[in-house]
Amino acid sequence: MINIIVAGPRGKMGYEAIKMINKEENFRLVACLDRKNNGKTLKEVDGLPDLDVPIYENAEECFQAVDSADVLVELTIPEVGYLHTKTAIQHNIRPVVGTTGFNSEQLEELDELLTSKNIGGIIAPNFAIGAVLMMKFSQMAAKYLPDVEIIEKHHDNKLDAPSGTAVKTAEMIRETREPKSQGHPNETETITGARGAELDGMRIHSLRLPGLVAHQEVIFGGPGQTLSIKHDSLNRASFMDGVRFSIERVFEIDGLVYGLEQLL
Ligand SMILES: NC(=O)C1=CN([C@@H]2O[C@H](COP(=O)(O)OP(=O)(O)OC[C@H]3O[C@@H](n4cnc5c(N)ncnc54)[C@H](O)[C@@H]3O)[C@@H](O)[C@H]2O)C=CC1
Ligand SMILES: O=C(O)C1=N[C@H](C(=O)O)C[C@H](O)C1
Repeated sequence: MINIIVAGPRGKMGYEAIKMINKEENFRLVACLDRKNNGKTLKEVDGLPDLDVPIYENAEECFQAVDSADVLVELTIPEVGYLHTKTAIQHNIRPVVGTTGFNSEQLEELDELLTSKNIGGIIAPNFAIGAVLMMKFSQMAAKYLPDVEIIEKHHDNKLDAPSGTAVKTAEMIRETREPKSQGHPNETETITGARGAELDGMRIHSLRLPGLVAHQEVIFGGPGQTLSIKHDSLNRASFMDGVRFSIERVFEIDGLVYGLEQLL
């Protein structure tokens, strides 16, 4: 039995994760970390599943009180998610993190902390298998077609831009692509930002619109041709196989795994 704490139970992902955990025979939800509702149980909060699971607002207090916890599933916002993750590791609780927007210093610090505690942790910029394949295929294509731009499209409640998936895609592409700057050497922006964000010469464009869920297209260009590699998450259920897989696999690794492509 794996005892799990979910951070962000009232969020779109947190809610979906609780439903998934509740259906699995070998998973047990033992607590939730929320921004409010301290001292209540899930069933006492409108809109949450009818479960007798305690809610805490303070991570330290939660991890001390619920000493049976094995895994933290972190699905909140960047700053809070980082603190939750760090505190969990300090309590020997393995983190499975979907929250995006951590910077490279934070990732390094979490890796060191995990290693010092001899436990594993997973940070997955995208839990959807199709998205992981889209990133992997893009990494392969970039070896042959180094001119590439990334367009990511998300719902308009998203806090971080570019998306964690777009950043990870560019980082993976960087490993196979010959460094080059793209576009005309004398190009100028008549409106700042017109050419998008830049990572190692690649451009990333972020769209935010109501109605969208999570979508990304990686477009490569070569003489007389383009190649598009595209993934769409149509709902949050698309991420749950990856969350389930990560909860099980996190016991088999040491230190930080950043990206599910390393485990598949
Ligand atoms: N890795 C992946 O595959 C995916 C990652 N995400 C990421 O997961 C995170 C959550 O996404 P959504 O559920 O769509 O967002 P959401 O906005 O629906 O939920 C975020 C939740 O965090 C909660 N929260 C804020 N501060 C908190 C605190 N101090 N303590 C506890 N909870 C707190 C909010 O109350 C809210 O319920 C985002 O960072 C998003 O980028 C989202 C979808 C897939
Ligand atoms: O906020 C979201 O919704 C998503 N966030 C992740 C990201 O930043 O890449 C994963 C997915 O795209 C959905």
